Amino acid sequence: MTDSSALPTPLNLEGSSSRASISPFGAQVLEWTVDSDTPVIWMSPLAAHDGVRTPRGGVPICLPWFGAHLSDPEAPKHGFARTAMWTQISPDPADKDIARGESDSTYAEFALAHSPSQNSSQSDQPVQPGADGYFPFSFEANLSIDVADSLMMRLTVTNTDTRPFTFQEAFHTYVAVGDIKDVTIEGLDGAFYDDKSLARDHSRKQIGEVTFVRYTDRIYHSDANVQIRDPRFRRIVSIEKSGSANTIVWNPWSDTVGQFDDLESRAWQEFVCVESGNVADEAIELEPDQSHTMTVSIYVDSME
Ligand SMILES: O=P(O)(O)OC[C@H]1O[C@H](O)[C@H](O)[C@@H](O)[C@@H]1O
Repeated sequence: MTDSSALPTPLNLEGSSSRASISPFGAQVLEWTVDSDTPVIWMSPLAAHDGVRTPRGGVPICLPWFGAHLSDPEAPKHGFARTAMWTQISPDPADKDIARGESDSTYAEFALAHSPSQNSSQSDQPVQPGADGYFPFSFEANLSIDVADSLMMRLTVTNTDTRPFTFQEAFHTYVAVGDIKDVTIEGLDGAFYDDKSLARDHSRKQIGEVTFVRYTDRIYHSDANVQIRDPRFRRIVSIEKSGSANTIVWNPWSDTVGQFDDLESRAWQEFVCVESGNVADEAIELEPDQSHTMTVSIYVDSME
């Protein structure tokens, strides 16, 4: 187990009307709070900050696959990027001052380079266990974050291998809500989705807004922006995105919350995961030297 005291301190960014905190471990946004002290991004009080597990909350990055690995049940769920140490590019860790972007925004950049071992990079070799073997292709990932009155996250993945590969990705965003039973999500009307809460995957069509009455785990095939309406907190959280063909919606509800030892028994009422990504059949194929960028901006407005 990694000694948590050896973990680099999270980077704090102060925008014009919001503040964020980002950890190099997984390049994970741990906090984003606008104006008031009610966080927009939720973090579990039981989250592990031990440099081993992904802290339960914030914005973990799922990469280079989402959910279970396609062929290896031993591989870590949601890929290895969320438990890898990323390199802080900007602001320069040697500089004491936080780098300031245009206007009042504050900017940070992290990078992750993945190179498989000699053996596993040979296409005629069997895939070996371990991160190299789970994904035997070289790639570079770059995350940039801009904090102003919105939280902007941009993830670029570049194929640095000599062969094409296919990958999946998601910003696994935990949105804090007043009470999940009152929350609705707009923007997905008419979209088809795979219902992962059922024993066998079922394809369904969303009619109207998304509401919550039970355990929910859905992959929407939709590149549309979404709005999370939260009457209890009297706010609308908008997620605007590009380069993302899916929105994943997850809430464990009381039925499954007990499966997570880093969630309090009532925690399911306080968050909804609204994740932007490219997963399942919408996985991205990259030729050598080719890049793909997914951008997500999150805004908060008061409800009338
Ligand atoms: O516990 P984790 O590995 O972080 O996954 C938490 C959740 O992530 C996504 O939303 C998936 O769609 C869910 O099936 C999964 O339960």
